[in-house]
Amino acid sequence: MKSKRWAEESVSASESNGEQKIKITEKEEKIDGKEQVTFKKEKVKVVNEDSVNYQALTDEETEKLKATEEKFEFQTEVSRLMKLIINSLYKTREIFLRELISNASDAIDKIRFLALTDPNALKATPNLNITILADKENRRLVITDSGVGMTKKQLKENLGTIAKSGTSEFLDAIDKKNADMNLIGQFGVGFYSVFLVADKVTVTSKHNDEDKQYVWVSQAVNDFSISEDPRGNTLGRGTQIVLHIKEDASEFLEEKTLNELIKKYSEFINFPIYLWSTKEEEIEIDSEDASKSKQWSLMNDQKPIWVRDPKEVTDKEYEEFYASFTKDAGGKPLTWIHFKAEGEVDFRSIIYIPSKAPQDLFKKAEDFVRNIKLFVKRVFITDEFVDFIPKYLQFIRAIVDADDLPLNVSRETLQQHKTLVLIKKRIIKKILDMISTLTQDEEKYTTFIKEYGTSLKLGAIEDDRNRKKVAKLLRFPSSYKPGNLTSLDEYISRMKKGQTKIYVMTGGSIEEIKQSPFLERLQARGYEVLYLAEPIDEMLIQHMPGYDGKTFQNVAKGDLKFGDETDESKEEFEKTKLEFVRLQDWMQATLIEFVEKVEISKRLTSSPCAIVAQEWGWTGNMEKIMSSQTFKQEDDVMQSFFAKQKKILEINPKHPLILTLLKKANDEDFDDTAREATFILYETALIRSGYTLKDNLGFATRVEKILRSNLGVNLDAKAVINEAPAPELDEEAKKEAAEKLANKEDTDLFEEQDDEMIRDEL
Ligand SMILES: Nc1ncnc2c1ncn2[C@@H]1O[C@H](COP(=O)(O)OP(=O)(O)OP(=O)(O)O)[C@@H](O)[C@H]1O
Repeated sequence: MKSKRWAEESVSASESNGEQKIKITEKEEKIDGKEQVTFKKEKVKVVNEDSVNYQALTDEETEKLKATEEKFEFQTEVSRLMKLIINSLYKTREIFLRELISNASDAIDKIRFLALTDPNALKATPNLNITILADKENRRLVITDSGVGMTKKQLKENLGTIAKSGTSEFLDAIDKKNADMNLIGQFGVGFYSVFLVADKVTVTSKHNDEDKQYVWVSQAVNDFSISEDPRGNTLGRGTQIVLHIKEDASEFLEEKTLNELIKKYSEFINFPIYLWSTKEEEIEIDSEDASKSKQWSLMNDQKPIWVRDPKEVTDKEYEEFYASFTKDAGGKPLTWIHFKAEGEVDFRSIIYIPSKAPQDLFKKAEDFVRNIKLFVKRVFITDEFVDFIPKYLQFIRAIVDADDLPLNVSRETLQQHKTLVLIKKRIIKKILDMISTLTQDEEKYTTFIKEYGTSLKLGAIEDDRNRKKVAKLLRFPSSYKPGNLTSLDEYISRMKKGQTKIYVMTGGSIEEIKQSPFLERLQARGYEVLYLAEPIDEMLIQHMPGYDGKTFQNVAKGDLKFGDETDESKEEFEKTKLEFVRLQDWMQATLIEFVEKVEISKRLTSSPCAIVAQEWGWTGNMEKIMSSQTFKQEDDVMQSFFAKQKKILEINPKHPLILTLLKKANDEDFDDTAREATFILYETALIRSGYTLKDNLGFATRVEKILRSNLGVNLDAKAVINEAPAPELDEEAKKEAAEKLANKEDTDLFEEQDDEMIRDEL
């Protein structure tokens, strides 16, 4: 036999939530033939029912509403959005509830923040909560909050226009992607999702700054109206949203559906949410007299997740909290850290790294990113920080709940506060530690680098204080194991005897780098080279000259030394140099306009020559980056200075082409063919070394000349031109065209005269 007993226990209520009770249901039942006792714990609290009017407007009230009614048109984007929403076949329409609960919670956050400095702010309605009631009879779903409310002006602006940047992009995106409404909350247009389930929406709101309560009504798409509330001030303070549920959305009036949805969406809301639901009575379950009376049932446990002991929070809870707080419904965090900082400064925090970097990571329109939510003793303060976290770490999402921040200062001055500065330092340290821990998980770290590798490089450039730490976290593709990434520590551990430099090669892509002539000798000798194929890499090696005492050597630049040169090899090199003096002089004289000097190469094995930038000059890759749109500045003096710097032409003393030229030079036989060959060698070296050709036409002419001589075609032979002339117009058409032209001249004349007249008038 099943029995049911009650035990009731009072609990101390959190500040303004009012009194709560915990209801424990003890159930004895037979499971698999064994007697077992199970407990069900539920919190119940009857909200201040009198303060809120949940009734539908009477006909008389509706009439009165019309008397003060003002009509407004929606902003074009809003109408466009509504059309999309109304016609959407979106399956998960339930998200409207998530958006409304989130808006209500934001509104309560706002009034609670105001109440920190204004003791009267909460007076009109002290209980801070959200209530949800389904009125099946009238097909109404009523959502009420005792938040900050909206003035008449705010009703008009907040629920009639979309101020946020990116709205048009969002509209385009959902238009194309078959309406992924899940994104709606991220774009700051969540409210309008009510039209997924409702054909008419009424928003009643009362703000402390105004005596009157206003009613906003819309049947969607083009316009809305605002009237004074004929019922007077029924809310005290806050907002009541009434959804007139569409015929095909009746499930949102069902208690069971609502119960499930609210539980799902209110788990991480820090205010009590109540659902008007059927009351369980203290009677036998199977009893005939099951009462149908209703009560407000509390749907959520409002203890914030960050206040809980990390040991008791499951991964699933962390992931769900992430989704709710980032409004990234499908998104998952790559990793997170939950900690309590004590000592100099006390705070709790959860920091997440999203598994995907936001698309607009480095180009936010606003000058702040809402990636950190600051609470002080559970009270939400702000998420509008300017430069709180350095730019390179802005991809994180975090909650920070501090114990001791002054609350009577403005949000702007708060940011400079000593405690917040200390918090900031701790957070940066934690993030870097967190990334460092992530390096141990190869798969996750590869994802991390793919998403945030560029951010880390930016960090190594900008964060002087943490450069060493950040540099440790960097990963690069390298010649050691193609397809794999390597850290600088790993590179150093593989360095050859006598090697003092970290060899790197920059370029537009890994493929381009791999084929570069600069790598030939290094690779032939087994030296490892890091492939730097990102535009930011050039800046990185300029700002971070080395790591762990080893400097970077861009193999496309300056003098290349291996560190294993013996006296003999040096002597031999000097000897080679002497042998090539004549050719060097010849080539230099030929290319005087283009190259600084011609030198014997230490880096080439199979290519005849390469163009090398001077130590402080620009590589071909850098030139491309600087002339690309992102960096282009028309009158940048430095830029044109570097761009005009002459380069060094290195020649390979072992290459047959060079040896042939050498012979010609030594024989004083440096004729036209040798001169042409020198030009072409220089130009092909430019291309192979990643620079752009300046004289395309000259290059093409020279190549054609070689083709002619290879194929035995006379240099002066011309293509036979045998084209039939285009047919002339016949006489009549000619006349017509001439007339048309004359008329056109006339009208042009008139237009000129008109212009003159307008000028005179002005
Ligand atoms: N319950 C409410 N109480 C007070 N103001 C509200 C309420 N609901 C909406 N608003 C106001 O209307 C604005 C527009 O709401 P909407 O949901 O469309 O966007 P949002 O809340 O700014 O962004 P998001 O959807 O990302 O939360 C809000 O910013 C807020 O100012």
